[in-house]
Amino acid sequence: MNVEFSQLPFPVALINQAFKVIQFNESFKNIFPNAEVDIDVREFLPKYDNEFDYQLLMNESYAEHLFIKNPYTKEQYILIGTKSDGFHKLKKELKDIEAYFEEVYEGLYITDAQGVTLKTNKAIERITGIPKDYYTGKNVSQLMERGILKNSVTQEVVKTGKTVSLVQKNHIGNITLLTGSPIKNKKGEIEKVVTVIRDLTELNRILTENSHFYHEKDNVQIDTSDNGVIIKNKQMKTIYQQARRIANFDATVLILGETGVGKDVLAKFIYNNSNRKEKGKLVKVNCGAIPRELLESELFGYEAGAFTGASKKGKPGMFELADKGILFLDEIGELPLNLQVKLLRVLQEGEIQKVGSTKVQKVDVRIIAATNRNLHEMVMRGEFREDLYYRLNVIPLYIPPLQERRDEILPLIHHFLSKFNKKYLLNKEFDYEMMDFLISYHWPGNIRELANLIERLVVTTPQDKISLEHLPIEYKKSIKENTNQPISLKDAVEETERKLLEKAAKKYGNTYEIARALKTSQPTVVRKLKKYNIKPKSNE
Ligand SMILES: Nc1ncnc2c1ncn2[C@@H]1O[C@H](COP(=O)(O)OP(=O)(O)OP(=O)(O)O)[C@@H](O)[C@H]1O
Repeated sequence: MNVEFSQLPFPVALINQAFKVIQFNESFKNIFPNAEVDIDVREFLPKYDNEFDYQLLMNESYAEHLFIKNPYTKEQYILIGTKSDGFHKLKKELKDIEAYFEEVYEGLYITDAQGVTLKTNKAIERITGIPKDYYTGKNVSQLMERGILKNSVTQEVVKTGKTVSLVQKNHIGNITLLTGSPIKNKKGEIEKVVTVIRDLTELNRILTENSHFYHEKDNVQIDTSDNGVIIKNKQMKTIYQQARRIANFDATVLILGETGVGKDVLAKFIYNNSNRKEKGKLVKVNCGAIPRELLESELFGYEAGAFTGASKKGKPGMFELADKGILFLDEIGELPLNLQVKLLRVLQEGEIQKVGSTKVQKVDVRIIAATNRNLHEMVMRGEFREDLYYRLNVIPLYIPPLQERRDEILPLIHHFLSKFNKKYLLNKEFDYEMMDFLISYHWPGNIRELANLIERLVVTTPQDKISLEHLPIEYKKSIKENTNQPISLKDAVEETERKLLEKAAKKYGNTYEIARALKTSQPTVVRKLKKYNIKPKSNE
């Protein structure tokens, strides 16, 4: 050993390219008493990696010595050891993170931007049945060639630069949900892709079994006993918490949201959680479904002999029926202007006047109104009274479309499948491609559409396993769109028709208005709505 080397107050060793120790000093020997010339340095430093010229090496027990490797001569490297206090802490943190990574229940899978697997955890073995080491160093395209993966989330993430989800059946038949996310550097380039793999069948079970605790933990007492309301999404929980808080104030609630998002369900929840439940009924009126001429007498009732054909005894209106309870005015945007004035009066004075009567009558009714239309814009266009709008909009609750709470899709699929299986005494299942479709579809008709499709599939599929081939034509089109396959003229026409009807059904409350807007006859509208399974409010 050179003089300079032996005198250095920290551990130093010289090695050659074959990892053999050439020289070392006292200090090195103190740390590694077994050190000998010609010994393979990897016996002491198992983390040794010859790929880089400059690197940190740790000794076997992750002890406090870090070794830095530098080129010394052309064929030799020098290893310089350093003691680090901070390293102890770092080492522990690293170990904690590693342990977490290893033990977490979901499968974790990290690749570089080229798709080469860098790291996986223990759960991968449970989910895929393949030892985790098998994956390391392999490219996802290799795994696809070998049939271990069907589609690659990683490749899709690299291609799109976005988080991507995918359901697939893996080679041992487990149905898994894969969610891949890009990890980008400061320049915005993808450096790694992290994929979380969940076993869907298992997840379904956990979600259903735990749904009760889920609510309790968050302090939302959601009465799911009678109608099986599924609330999993964070935003939805906040809405329901808010609804629960205001359930006993008599202020008017305005529930906003697209068709089929669960406005009725929320109105029922408010009623069920209010004291009014003990004293009065929840009465629902769909303002868009009742012909305009009849709406006034439906709402306010009529006196005996008020008009030709009226019952001799007269008839109580919905306000009277809801006395001491709650009147739920659905599709409030469809309320004609003359009735808007009357409603305003009830809200202000708490009084109603029956059709054909001169007397006013006190009622104690709380109003919950709902609409899928933009009332504010209607006010601007003069179609809705501004004073009534402000009177209704005391507590607005907005329910986001299913598209914006995709985490509820899976529990809802599970919920409806078991609900309709029970209802029809069947035992249907979805195969994984069907599951993939249901999870990734955009659901313009929201929860109602999801429920309707599942019911239809359960009832009409002869086999126990429901697969993509059983999908109604209008849905098949959406799959074709995704795979860029050509479609027939007939399919294209039907698709356009369906889209137009869907739009119109959202905008107009009844089939007469839809027919007028689409310049066709009302029977045609009824027939087509049936064909595409689009339900106008009046059919519910
Ligand atoms: N959170 C939920 N869990 C389970 N089922 C739900 C949930 N929300 C809605 N549904 C179901 O979805 C369907 C549509 O819901 P709902 O009638 O409340 O929607 P809506 O917004 O009132 O629709 P519209 O605007 O057409 O009146 C119903 O069958 C309802 O039971």
